[in-house]
Amino acid sequence: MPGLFVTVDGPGGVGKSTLLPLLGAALEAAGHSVCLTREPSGGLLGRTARELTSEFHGLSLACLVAADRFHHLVDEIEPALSRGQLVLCDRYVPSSYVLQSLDGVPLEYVRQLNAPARRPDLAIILTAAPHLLEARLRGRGAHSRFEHDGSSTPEVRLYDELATVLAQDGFPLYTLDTGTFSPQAAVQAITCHASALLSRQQRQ
Ligand SMILES: Nc1ncnc2c1ncn2[C@@H]1O[C@H](COP(=O)(O)OP(=O)(O)O)[C@@H](O)[C@H]1O
Ligand SMILES: Cc1cn([C@H]2C[C@H](O)[C@@H](COP(=O)(O)OP(=O)(O)O)O2)c(=O)[nH]c1=O
Repeated sequence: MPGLFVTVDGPGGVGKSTLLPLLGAALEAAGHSVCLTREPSGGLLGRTARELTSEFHGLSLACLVAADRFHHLVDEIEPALSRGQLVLCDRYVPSSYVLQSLDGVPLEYVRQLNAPARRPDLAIILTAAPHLLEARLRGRGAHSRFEHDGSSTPEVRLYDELATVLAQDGFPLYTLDTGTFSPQAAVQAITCHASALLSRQQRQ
């Protein structure tokens, strides 16, 4: 039996970095072997993308994060899934649909570029009201040029608008509003939603 591939995307400040370690720990405590990872990855291409997002724009960033993704799949994600692990990935293809669109890359190009990327068993999209995200980002500080312009509205709107396209492209979406859930309550809601998937993995 292959493992399970669960991805978490959403706008800056929505709580991905906060939630993932908590979700990973809860799943480990429930007996799953969890491989916690993120994109851009810790590999050479991923580190370049993360550190130099201000240098790379449009098509070059789209191709850089996609190249990192294909290497990440072969190098880390697929081997972990073959070992039967539950891979929990902070950002994946949905982030590319949104961020590369915000960066002026035509959506059709981003879809084609990412078409060969493995589809997750569950694609969690975190969302929250833009004013809440803006307040959180003011408190935490921006991590990239995508978070610097002060308005979260375009990013939140794009995740919303692209949900239908993502579902058509094979992403089984589950959307959760972190404006109304504490990180602990979000972990509970996700594990409850994914219980059928998770018990499939535990039977291995
Ligand atoms: N569910 C939540 N409710 C309230 N605040 C949260 C929640 N999740 C995260 N935060 C806070 O919001 C800020 C941004 O969260 P972070 O995890 O860094 O977001 P992301 O990784 O999605 O950019 C942090 O200060 C964090 O403490
Ligand atoms: C995964 C992904 C990341 N990125 C970029 C956006 C960010 O500038 C950068 C790092 O992602 P981000 O998760 O925002 O960084 P942090 O973990 O520090 O909060 O990578 C894309 O442009 N497209 C993608 O598909």
